[in-house]
Amino acid sequence: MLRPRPVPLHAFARSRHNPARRKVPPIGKLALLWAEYAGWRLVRPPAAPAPALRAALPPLLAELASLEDAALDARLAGPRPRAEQILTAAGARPFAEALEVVRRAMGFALRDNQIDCALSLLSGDCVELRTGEGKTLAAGLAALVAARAGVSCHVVTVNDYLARRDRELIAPIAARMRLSSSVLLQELQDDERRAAYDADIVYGANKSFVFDHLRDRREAQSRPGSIPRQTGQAFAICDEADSVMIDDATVPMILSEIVGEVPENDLQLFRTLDGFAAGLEPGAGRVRDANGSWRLTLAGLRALEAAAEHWPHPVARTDEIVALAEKALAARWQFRRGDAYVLREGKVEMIDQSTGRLMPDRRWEFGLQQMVEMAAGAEPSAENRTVAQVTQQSFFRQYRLLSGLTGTARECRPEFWSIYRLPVRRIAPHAPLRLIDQGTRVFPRAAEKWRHVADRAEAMAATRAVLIGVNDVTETEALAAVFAARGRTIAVLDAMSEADEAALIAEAGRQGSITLATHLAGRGTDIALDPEVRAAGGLHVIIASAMVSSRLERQFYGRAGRAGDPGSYERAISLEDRNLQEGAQPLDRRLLRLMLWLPLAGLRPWALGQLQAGRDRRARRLRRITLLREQDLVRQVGYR
Ligand SMILES: Nc1ncnc2c1ncn2[C@@H]1O[C@H](COP(=O)(O)OP(=O)(O)OP(=O)(O)O)[C@@H](O)[C@H]1O
Repeated sequence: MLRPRPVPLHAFARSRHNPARRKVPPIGKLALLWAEYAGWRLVRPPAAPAPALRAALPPLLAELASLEDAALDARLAGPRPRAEQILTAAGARPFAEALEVVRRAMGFALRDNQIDCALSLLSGDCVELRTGEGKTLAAGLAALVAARAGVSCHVVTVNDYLARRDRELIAPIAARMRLSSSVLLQELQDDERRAAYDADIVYGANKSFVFDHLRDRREAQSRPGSIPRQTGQAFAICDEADSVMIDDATVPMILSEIVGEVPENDLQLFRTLDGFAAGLEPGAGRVRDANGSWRLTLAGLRALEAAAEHWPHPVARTDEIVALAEKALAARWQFRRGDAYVLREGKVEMIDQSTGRLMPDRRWEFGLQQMVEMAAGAEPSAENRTVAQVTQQSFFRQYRLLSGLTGTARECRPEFWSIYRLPVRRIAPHAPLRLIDQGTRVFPRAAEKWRHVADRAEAMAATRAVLIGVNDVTETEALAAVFAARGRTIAVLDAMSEADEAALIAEAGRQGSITLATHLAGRGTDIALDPEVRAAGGLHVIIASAMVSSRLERQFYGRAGRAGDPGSYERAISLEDRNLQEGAQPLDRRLLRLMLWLPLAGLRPWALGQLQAGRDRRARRLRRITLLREQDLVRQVGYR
């Protein structure tokens, strides 16, 4: 049974102004490659969206500003605009009313570039607006305007902390406009989730939306007639769009169910394979492929063949054994504790690779999960099987109208266009950037680098606040140990510190504070600075480990120099950094060694950029393959 949709989608979809009529792109290898090429070259039509609406705004805003609160409320209680009017001159009045409500709630008016941003979102664009320019309110404004016209809106972000924070900001404004808002948090029960989806504006992390969609699909198959959680997919605004729609799109989202205990035979086999994988030498028995996954070499395959002859238990087909052996390699050598998972109360808990947060109810596929547990020294858990799966790409392509916003979109232009038909529109910041790049230092050994980072952080924290960015929990632990040895307490923001995240961020702008964060935990955070920190030069960011892409770096140092504040950043990397060691091509490694000796310090960021660009290209290929594979599956078995 379908739940009634609170959205007059037919009206929206028929509108002449509705960009949702833009065709969803076809999926096929050539089509994707061609569209990626077109995406690189794509220059968004220079005209700003909805010129008639913009022109009508100033007198309307002046008139509304002079109204008493009660008179404004009376206007808000009046008839609602129709969906097809949103971007026309007739939409100017409701747009101006939303702006006025925001102004009265926040105590400041939204800037022109935020208005541009909201209009672009309503036009179905992907907006690039520099970090700290106030995208949260711009997205909120677009959602309010759409919801007032009866188009329910999903505001998607990367984690529960940001979803809750953004919803708290918008909730009173929405309430005054007689609109309901909700937030989907991981801990909500099914009934609460259904209620949340009934709201006009729903905030949530991308995983929440995708997994609810999978659960609905699963239930529609297993219990026909069950009531779905999601009411429909009308309009989505993806905040941190590159993280949600690109970085997270490398692997499909999989919903699995527990089937029962793992048979003893299988367990024995997993144990044997784990032992086998543990004994393989890198380079000899196993090598990394272009995607960074471990594969058996010819010598490794021979060793597997020879070993299998002596195994006491029945062995499955050769190709299955090879696939399982490579899973064992991944479990032993690829998924590391602190990076891919943590061990809590004897249980393996996965770390979400895109948000850096723990996912206690998520598991790897059968075999891999148990071998990771064995490699981590935990008890192997029960057997699970995949019941539904979807890629992020297919999920978001289902929205009638999709838009995105982020501080870092330009590198992803080809994919935003080829997969989602989202043109990237760059909107200029309102104030010049006052962020100073203090250069890049390269160290041969990690230990030297950590010492340098701790020295710099302590020196800078004397007058300012310092934020240090690393990649994963292993690195936060390594650096925290250096500070602990010096008797210095620092705040740590990573997968393990979710509970007190808001409190840690509130302290991070104080003079003398040093905050250490994984780049994922730091994403989207807005650190309020004490006046004396601002006067002394603002927040100082140290990127203390090579990050996989220049986008992640920009996001991270974007915590400083926000909205015209002063700030500075520097990089300290070591040749032992995991991101430089793993997944780097031989040529890249040579370039790295060269980097250390280069007399021109200015060339170091360039060399690092080359390395990151190579990784980006490989990741893009992987995402294309993921999507094409899913299409093949749909074609072959009609299942999605
Ligand atoms: N028009 C405005 N006038 C003054 N301050 C504003 C305005 N709009 C937003 N702000 C403030 O600017 C700060 C940064 O806003 P916000 O976190 O939304 O930035 P952002 O662009 O989303 O950053 P990021 O890309 O890092 O997520 C907030 O403290 C917010 O209250």
